[in-house]
Amino acid sequence: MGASCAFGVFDGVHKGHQFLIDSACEMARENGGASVALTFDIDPDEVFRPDKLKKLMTNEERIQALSRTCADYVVVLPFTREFASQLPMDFLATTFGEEIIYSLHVGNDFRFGCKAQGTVADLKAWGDGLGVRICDHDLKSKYGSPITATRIRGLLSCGDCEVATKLLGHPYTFTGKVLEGRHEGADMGFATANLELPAMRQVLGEGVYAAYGYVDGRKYKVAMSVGVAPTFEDATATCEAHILDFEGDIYGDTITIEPVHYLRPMIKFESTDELIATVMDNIAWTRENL
Ligand SMILES: Cc1cc2nc3c(=O)[nH]c(=O)nc-3n(C[C@H](O)[C@H](O)[C@H](O)COP(=O)(O)O)c2cc1C
Ligand SMILES: Nc1ncnc2c1ncn2[C@@H]1O[C@H](COP(=O)(O)OP(=O)(O)OP(=O)(O)O)[C@@H](O)[C@H]1O
Repeated sequence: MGASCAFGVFDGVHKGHQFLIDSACEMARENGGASVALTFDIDPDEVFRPDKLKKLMTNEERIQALSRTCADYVVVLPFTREFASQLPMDFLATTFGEEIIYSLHVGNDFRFGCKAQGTVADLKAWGDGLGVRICDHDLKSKYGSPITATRIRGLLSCGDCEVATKLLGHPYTFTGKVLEGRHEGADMGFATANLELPAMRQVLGEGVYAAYGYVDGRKYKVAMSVGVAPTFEDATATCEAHILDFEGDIYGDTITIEPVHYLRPMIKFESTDELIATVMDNIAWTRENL
């Protein structure tokens, strides 16, 4: 029996993606075939619009998250400019070859092939010829509009971690390497881990947040700033995390941050004392409320 496949990029593996993959799994269960999450090794926008691209997950995180869904298999297609420039029917022939699948599940906005010319109507014409069921699903919505990765990125850029988490169906996290900072924080009474994040992963809007941090498999409360500190001309770090009740040398280590709540915008303080008092308040809020 042919497989039932859900097809897409799936950045974030959000609730809409989960619904689509669940639909493929349900059909596979009904007909006794396998279920497949079919995706690309990279985000097509990494090839076509790398400058503007922001991503909810790295490609490795995305494939790992897909492997935790109900799908029996995650099939990862290598995405190249050459592959993408094929006319829609050639794109499908290259993707599926001689493999006759049972069903293909996509959202009704799905586009594919050269300049995204291929539509659900093209998919249906292809499916009719081969006896493949094309299941084009209405996009799953929440709070009045469709759940999309673009919408979730927009929410995070405004600091709305709570609604983003609801649409994702799991917490939003990012992982970065700890770099040496200016060593000012410890003197001010709050040591910070300065995180290096590639531009593509800087989705979260500038501001101060209460968060959780995962260091060496342990979970801590974190008060963190996102954006270069405007008070100090020599500051360069784009994300600084004060890990509560943590002491230790973690330079060079990789830590994962789960932002939970936006506290305030970044401020250019007139004095260091004012900065310290405000940051201490943010740390106290995090301690009491997380
Ligand atoms: C919770 C928190 C809030 C912060 N808020 C601000 C801010 O509003 N304005 C600012 O200029 N820097 C802010 N910072 C950044 C600090 O100025 C910075 O961590 C400190 O100068 C130490 O920098 P260093 O790690 O490079 O030594 C904040 C840092 C934390 C942890
Ligand atoms: N809310 C949704 N409900 C059902 N299917 C969806 C939903 N959002 C996306 N899909 C489908 O999931 C697959 C993967 O889509 P894609 O990776 O483009 O997600 P997206 O969230 O729309 O991303 P972006 O906002 O970056 O375009 C496609 O078949 C798409 O049509």
